[in-house]
Amino acid sequence: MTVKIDLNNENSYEIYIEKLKKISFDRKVVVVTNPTIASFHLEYLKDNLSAQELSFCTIPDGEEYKNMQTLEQILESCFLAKLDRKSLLVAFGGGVIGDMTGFAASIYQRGIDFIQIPTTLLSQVDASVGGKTGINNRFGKNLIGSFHQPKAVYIDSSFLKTLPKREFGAGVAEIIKMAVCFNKDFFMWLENNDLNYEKNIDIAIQKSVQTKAYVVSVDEKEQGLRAALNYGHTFGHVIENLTNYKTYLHGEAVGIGMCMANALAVKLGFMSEDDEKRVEKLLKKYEIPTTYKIKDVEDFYEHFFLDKKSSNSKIKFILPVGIGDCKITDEIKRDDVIEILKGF
Ligand SMILES: NC(=O)c1ccc[n+]([C@@H]2O[C@H](COP(=O)([O-])OP(=O)(O)OC[C@H]3O[C@@H](n4cnc5c(N)ncnc54)[C@H](O)[C@@H]3O)[C@@H](O)[C@H]2O)c1
Ligand SMILES: O=C(O)C(=O)C[C@@H](O)[C@H](O)[C@H](O)COP(=O)(O)O
Ligand SMILES: [Zn+2]
Repeated sequence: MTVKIDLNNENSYEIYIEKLKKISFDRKVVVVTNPTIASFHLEYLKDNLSAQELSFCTIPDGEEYKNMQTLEQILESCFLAKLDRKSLLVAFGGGVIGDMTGFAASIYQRGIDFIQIPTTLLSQVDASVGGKTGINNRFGKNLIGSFHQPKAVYIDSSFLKTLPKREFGAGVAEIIKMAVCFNKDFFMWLENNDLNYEKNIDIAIQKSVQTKAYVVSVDEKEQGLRAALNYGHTFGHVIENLTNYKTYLHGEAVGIGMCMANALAVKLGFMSEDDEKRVEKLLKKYEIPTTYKIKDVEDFYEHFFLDKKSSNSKIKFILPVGIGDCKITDEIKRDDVIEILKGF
């Protein structure tokens, strides 16, 4: 299947959801990857990718390396490979590789092309699509970055064969996010069908990518609707930051964050307790964590102000309205948020 991101300009591109076919580039290419992915899949990639000159940049594995130092390593590789403005970067890995490679591509010689070949479930259903790129710093998550769309995305679910179960669950969390925010039928399908590497995964990838493609096509730079893709993230990013990006995978923190948002939505009457339980049950089925003991609720609240969606001392929350719809609001009272945080 091919899904188009239609941006009404020259940045539009195709997402190919199929077995990787041979791709060839008449330009210099640097592939960015890490040792884990390379050990499993680099030979397969080499069999399918050819270029005028092909080099590799291997960065350390882990969210804690999604930082300025690793970005410099990628840029250094670009210079050593003598990339010019017509050259191409290839992000070969999960969301960490994708976000950093995309950011490097957006600033190297003021911007060069890149493509995404995502290898985790999370990056196949979410991170590789839509052009958000960036790195973390001590103030928070993805606070330095750019919008830079890839030229194409190649999604081959056979990469998922080697993905650890916990990473698979983290990807399912972002799938559930799309369904809760935008598509009740998809949510019910998820309730009635098991997802694993061998079963139903291509359908889930297709549905998620179609959903995200629609959202990005109408709101590329997050001026409105796209903020809904941040459901669970307002809370999740704080959890990731407070735990130094080491305790929870991004998708796991988002899972907990969705439960926090749901609790707030129930308190404010946007969501029924029944629907809240349905979401929790689905998360638990994939062993995605749903609770996090907050040590200092006031401190947790203060971290919301570092969120990119906050402005003029107002925090933007994405709250589900039942299942299949959601509300983006900056009118939530501090006391209501504090109360639900204390309940966790
Ligand atoms: N740009 C966006 O729109 C967007 C969306 C969602 C998430 N993100 C970002 O994505 C990141 C999370 O991405 P992720 O969950 O892919 O994590 P990740 O990139 O850290 O990959 C998870 C782990 O799986 C390993 N791995 C990758 N492919 C594998 C495979 N096929 N087999 C075995 N192991 C494999 C990696 O080496 C890593 O250890 C976060 O930094 C998050 O902020 C970005
Ligand atoms: O593509 C988007 O838009 C998203 O919000 C997708 C999220 O899953 C992703 O984690 C994103 O990086 C979070 O947005 P951010 O702007 O807070 O970095
Ligand atoms: Zn996310």
